[in-house]
Amino acid sequence: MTTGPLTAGKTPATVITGFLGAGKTTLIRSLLEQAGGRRLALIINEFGDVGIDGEILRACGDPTCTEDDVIELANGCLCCTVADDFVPAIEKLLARPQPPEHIIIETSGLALPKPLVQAFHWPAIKTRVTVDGVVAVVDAAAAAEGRFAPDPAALAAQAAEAGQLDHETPVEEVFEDQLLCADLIVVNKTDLVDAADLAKVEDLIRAAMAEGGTGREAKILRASNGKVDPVVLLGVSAGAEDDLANRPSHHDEEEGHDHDDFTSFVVDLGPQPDPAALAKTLERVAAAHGVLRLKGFIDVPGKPMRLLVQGVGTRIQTHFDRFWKPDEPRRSRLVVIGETGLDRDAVTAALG
Ligand SMILES: Nc1nc2c(ncn2[C@@H]2O[C@H](COP(=O)(O)OP(=O)(O)OP(=O)(O)O)[C@@H](O)[C@H]2O)c(=O)[nH]1
Repeated sequence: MTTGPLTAGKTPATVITGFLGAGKTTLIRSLLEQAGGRRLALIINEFGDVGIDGEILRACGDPTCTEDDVIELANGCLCCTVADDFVPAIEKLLARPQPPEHIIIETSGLALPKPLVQAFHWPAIKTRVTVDGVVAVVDAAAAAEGRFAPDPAALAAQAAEAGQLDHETPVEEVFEDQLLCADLIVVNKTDLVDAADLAKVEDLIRAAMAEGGTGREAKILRASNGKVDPVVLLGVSAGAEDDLANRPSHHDEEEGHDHDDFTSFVVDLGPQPDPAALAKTLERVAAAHGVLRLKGFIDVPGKPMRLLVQGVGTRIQTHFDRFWKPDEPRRSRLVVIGETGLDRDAVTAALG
């Protein structure tokens, strides 16, 4: 993998962004499987105070990925906790006897990547790490369903008129901020869409980037289950921290930002004897309440393994991911994420 003159000698870091459930963790897992002995370290940030992604990655059983290689920064937004959490985490990785050759940072699905890229100007890390590239993962199925923009044709028409889009939803804003900061866009879940929908999604991405005023062509890769060539993904050499002017954000005028648009909570469910019935209930509750994301582990009595539950919108997937450890409580807990106003009591009652 090459390094440009500005980035020579620095440890490359890749920021993986993308809306809730797009497939960031899945893509990272695929990268780990293809690491080929390259020492990768992961920093994982999640919205909500129970870390699930770190757990999923640790359960992958890949010998190149040890406990120490995964640092979880749960409960908060990486870009807002730079001094307290993020910079020390990077310093800790660099101080290891065998420092990583490449650092992968998974942002939460609701994070705005630009403030995180800005953080690479902090004196403690500026001379030692560079942002090799920002990768935005897009859920092709969700995008084709219109979750992130009303309609590509309408968006393109507004882009032609040049000017800010009015009346955007918080979801649309986050989605666009992530695209506008990206060097590479991975259109994931191509297995769930047909050719026409895939073309529609790529048009939507190009229109959003043009409207946002990046002045850059979107480099788009297609993937299913996050399978992309690691040489392409980790060899961008963008030096993104020195290219912030080309990465416009809806929040450029703000001093920091808040996350009042979204909310998250944890529901304790108790043992669940029937995974199929549970999946049906989750689908119904997600549809009824507009839940954006559900994830967690479930205790199925009589089963030695824990059930991983993943919900993205109303699409629910479950599988047994690993054996319960002898010293861990068999608990059934789900993290629920939605827009502010999501009725916590009603969702909890419906699931309880
Ligand atoms: N059909 C299909 N499912 C996928 C694909 N990639 C990921 N998934 C599923 O989508 C769900 C969410 O994937 P994750 O990798 O956890 O998504 P994420 O972006 O890390 O999620 P957050 O961290 O919560 O934002 C899981 O159930 C995955 O198995 C894909 O290409 N096709």
